[in-house]
Amino acid sequence: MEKLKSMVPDRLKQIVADSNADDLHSTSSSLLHFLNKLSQFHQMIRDLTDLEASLCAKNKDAALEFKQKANKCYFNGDYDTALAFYTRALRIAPINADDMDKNLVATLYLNRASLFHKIGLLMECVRDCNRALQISPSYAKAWYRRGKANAALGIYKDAIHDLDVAKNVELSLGGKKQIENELKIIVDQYEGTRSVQHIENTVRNFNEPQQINLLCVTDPDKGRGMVSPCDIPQASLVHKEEPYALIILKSCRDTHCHYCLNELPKDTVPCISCSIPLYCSQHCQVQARGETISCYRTKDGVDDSLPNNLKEYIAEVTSCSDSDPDVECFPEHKHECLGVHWPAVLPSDVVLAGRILAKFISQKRGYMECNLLGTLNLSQSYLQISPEGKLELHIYAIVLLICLQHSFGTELPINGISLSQTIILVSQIRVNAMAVVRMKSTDFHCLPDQFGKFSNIGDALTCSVDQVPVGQAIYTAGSLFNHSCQPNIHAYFLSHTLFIRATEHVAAGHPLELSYGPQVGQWACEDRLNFLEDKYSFRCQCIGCSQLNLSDLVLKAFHCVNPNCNGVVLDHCLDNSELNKLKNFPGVPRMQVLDPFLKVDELKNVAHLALELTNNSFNVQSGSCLNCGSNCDLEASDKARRKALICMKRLQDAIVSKEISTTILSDASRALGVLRSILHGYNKHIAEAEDNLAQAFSLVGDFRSARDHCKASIKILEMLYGSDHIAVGHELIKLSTIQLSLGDPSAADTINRLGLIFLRYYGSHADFIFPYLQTLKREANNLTQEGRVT
Ligand SMILES: C[S@@+](CC[C@H](N)C(=O)[O-])C[C@H]1O[C@@H](n2cnc3c(N)ncnc32)[C@H](O)[C@@H]1O
Repeated sequence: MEKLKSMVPDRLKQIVADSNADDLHSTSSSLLHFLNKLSQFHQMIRDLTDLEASLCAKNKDAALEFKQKANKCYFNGDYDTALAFYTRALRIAPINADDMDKNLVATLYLNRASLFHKIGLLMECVRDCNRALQISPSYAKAWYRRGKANAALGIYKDAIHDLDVAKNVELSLGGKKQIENELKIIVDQYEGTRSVQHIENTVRNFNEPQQINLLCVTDPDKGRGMVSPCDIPQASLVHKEEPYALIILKSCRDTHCHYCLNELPKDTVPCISCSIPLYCSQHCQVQARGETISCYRTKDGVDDSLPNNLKEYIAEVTSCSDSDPDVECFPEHKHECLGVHWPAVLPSDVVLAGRILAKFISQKRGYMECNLLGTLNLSQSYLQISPEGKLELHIYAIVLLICLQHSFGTELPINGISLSQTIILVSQIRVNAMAVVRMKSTDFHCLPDQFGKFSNIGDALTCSVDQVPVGQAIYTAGSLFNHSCQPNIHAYFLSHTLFIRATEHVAAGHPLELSYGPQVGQWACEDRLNFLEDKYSFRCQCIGCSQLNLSDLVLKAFHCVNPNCNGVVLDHCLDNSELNKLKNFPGVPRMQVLDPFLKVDELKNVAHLALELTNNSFNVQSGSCLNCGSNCDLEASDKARRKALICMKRLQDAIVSKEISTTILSDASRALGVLRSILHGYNKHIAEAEDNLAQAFSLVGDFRSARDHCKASIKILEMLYGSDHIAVGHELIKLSTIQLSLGDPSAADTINRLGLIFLRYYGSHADFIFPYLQTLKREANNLTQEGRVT
C-alpha cells in the first residue's frame, strides 16, 4: 500500500486530498485510470486473488501430511500436539477427497474423536463422531467410537444403538465379533432410559423482551441520536439488535468462532470450502456458510436390509437440523472462500465493507439500482479525513471492488458510482462500526470449585476481568446512539447480538448515550477529546467534556503544598481542557475545600456551588491551588512523580512474572508514600499504585495488606467514577476474593454490592456473562454458615 501511494503523482494526490463527498465519482475514476497503467498494481491484485498461491485454499496433500504427524504424536502420547495437527488437517482437507477407505474429512473427525475419548473429552468425542457420520453414515468405526463414548457418559441406550449399527455395518467378521462382545458388556451395564442426546454446541437464546420503542431525534451538535418517549427505569433493556454485517478480528481468528465470536471449544469445525474460518459448532458453520457437511455424504448409503429402528436411529443421528429459523441465514463468508486471501490481508474495515457489498448483491437488489448508502443511512465524516487517509480510502475501495469482482463478476461493476459509494461506505464504517467485545475471565480458573477453599490465595487475586475486542460489526439502529463520556446506557454482546441497557433512571426525552471508549474517571478530558477526534473525527460535546466535573479536575492533579488544604493543583497537561472549562464558568471561582471524604455527588455540588457563588479574583492556572491559591513547584513534583512511577512499573513487571522480591515490594510501598504526598488524594496514579500493591501483597501471601490497598484503590475509584460504576464492580471482585481468602465475613456484603452493580449493567444476563458470581455467592454463603456454626 505504501509503495502504491508513493507512486501516485503529486497532482493526482492533491486532487484526492481536496476532494469532498460529491467529487468522489471523478477522483476515484482518475485514480483507477492511473493505477490500471501500473504493473505493480496488477501484481498486487494477482497476489490477493491468485487461487494457486492463496493461503486459504484447501490442500489435500498438506492435510494428509498433518494427519500423519497427528497420528504419530497420538501414538507417542503427545496428545496436545496431535490435537493441534488434526485440527490443522481438518482445516485444509477438501471435503470430497478420498482417503483410503473413507472420505478424508470423516477420517480426520474420527481420529480426533478417538483422541478426545483418550483424554476424557467425551462430549467432544461424540460431536466429532456425529460429524464423521454425517459425511459417512455407514462408517463402522465412527459408530463404534460413538458407542464407547456414550457408554462412558452413561448414555447406555444410545451406546447400545450405536454398537448395534456398528456391528451391522462392519464388514469383517472379526470386527463384528469384537463389537458384539463390547455390546454384551454395555447391555449388562444398561440401567438408564436416556435417549438420543443433542450435545452439539448450540447458541443460547436470550429472550429478554425489549419493552421500549426508542425515537430518533436530531441534536444541533451531535446529529441524530436516540431518546425514549417514556421514563426508563435503571437496568432496563432499551435495545437489542443483530448485526447487519460482522467480521472477526484477525488476532482472534484461531481463538474465537468466526460466526458467533464466542471462544472456540477444542472440537472446532472448519469451513467446508476454505481453510480460514473456524466455528464453535455446526450451527455456526451453517449460519455462516449456508451449507451442511451432510451435503457431502459419501455414496455408500446405509444398507437397506437394516432393521427399521436402526435406520431411523441412523437418520436421527446423521441429520443436520442445525440452521436457526429465527436468524436470517446470510452466508456472510461465502464470497471470501473461493481460495483467495484478500480478506486475510486487507484491513478489517475494508473487509467489513466487502461483506456489506456482498450482502447487497446476494440479496439480488442489483448493485446498479440499489441505493446502498441510502439504505444503510449511516453518518459519515469524509471531509474530516486527512489527505493521506483520503488517498488510502480511494486505493482500498478500488482494490476491494476488483477483489470482489472475482466472486461476483459483472454483477458488481467498477465505475465512478460503485467506487464513490465504496469510499463513503468505508468512511462510514470507521465512525459507525462497533467493536464486539468479550469479557476475559480466563483467570477464573483460580476460583475454588464448589467444594474447594481459596487455598492458593495468591491466585485468587488474579481474578480480574477485562474486555477484549473480538470483532467489528455494523448495527444499523445501534449506530444511531451518540457518545457520552458520562454515559447513561451500556452496550454488551451475547454471541454477536448487541444489547443496550440503561445504567441509571433516564427521564423521557433525555438523550440515551453510550461510551465509544473513553469515560470520565478513566481518562482526563484532554485525552478523551484527542482519542475521539483521532478515531471518530468529532470534537466531543458531551456533558463530561463541556462542563466542570470533579473527576476531570483531580484525575491528574497534584496535592496543595499547604498541609492544611485539600485543594486541587492542576497539572500542565490539563491547561487546555480543564482551565477552559473553569474559565467558561460564569463568575470564576474560589473552590471550597475538596474534602477527600465527601461523597462524590456532594463534591460535585461543592464545586458547582463554589464556582457560581464566589468572586472573580481567583487565578485559574496550572501550578496554583484552586482552593487556597498556594503555588506548587510543578517541576519538582513532576520529577518525584516520574521516579515513583518507575518503581511502580518494576512492581508491575514483577507481578506479571510472579517474582516479587522484598526489595521491589518495599521500594514500591515507599513510592506509594511519595505519590500520596505529592499527588491529589484522588489522582488515578494513586489508585493504580494501590491496586498494584494489593496484587503484589496477595501474591506474597500478605492478605491483610492486600485488603487494605484494595480498599484504598476502591475508595479513589468511587470518587472518580461514582460508587455504582462497573469499574468499581471489577475492583470489588478482587476485594471479595481477598476477603474470602481471609475468611472475612464482610465478603458477603462486598459480593452483594458487586452483584447489584453487575445487575445494573447486565440485567438478567449478569450470571451468564460472569458465571463466577454464583461461585462467589456460594463461597460467601458457606463462610456465613461456618461463622454461625462456630
Ligand atoms: C455512530 S454515529 C452516531 C449517530 C450520528 N449522530 C448520526 O447522525 O447518525 C457517530 C457520529 O455522531 C456524532 N457524535 C456522536 N457523539 C457525539 C458527541 N458526544 N459529540 C459530538 N458529536 C457526536 C459524530 O459526528 C460521530 O461521528
